[in-house]
Amino acid sequence: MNKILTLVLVRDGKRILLGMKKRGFGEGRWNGFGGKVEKQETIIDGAKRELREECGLVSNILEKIGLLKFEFVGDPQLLEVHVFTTEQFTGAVEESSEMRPEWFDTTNIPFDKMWPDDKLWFPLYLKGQKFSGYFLFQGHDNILKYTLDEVDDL
Ligand SMILES: CNc1cc(N2CCOCC2)nc(N)n1
Repeated sequence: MNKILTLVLVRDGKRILLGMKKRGFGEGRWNGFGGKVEKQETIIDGAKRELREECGLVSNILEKIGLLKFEFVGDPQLLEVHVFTTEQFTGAVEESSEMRPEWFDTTNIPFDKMWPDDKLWFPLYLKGQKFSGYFLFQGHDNILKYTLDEVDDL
């Protein structure tokens, strides 16, 4: 059974809000906001909760834009990451125990300090294209193979 996770990308015109993960899975990398989905909540509610917990922003309008599946050699647990984006949010950006948020220009995304898959699917996201991908990782730094498709609906 896949582990269901969320990832929320917050946009403000040309800027994107990313968080530096301070501990745990993906520590030391910039990423969108997200994480586990609890048993009693929907995926989108889990995404909204993680967004608020990790950076203080509240959004009621999340658009589903991608589905990413990750397999790690030697680990039977597949990750299924549901990717959302929002341009409508309230609240003030604040650092959390998990994340140190920072605004980046979309022309200057720090891919060298992000998960290696991001440089592959971000261009689709930035041109407003929905996507679905599968990535086979060896460790946390090396993608052995992947498939990535533009899709019309998710
Ligand atoms: C393995 N490559 C990943 C994983 C990932 N996340 C997993 C943990 O939950 C939040 C999203 N996010 C990105 N950009 N790439």
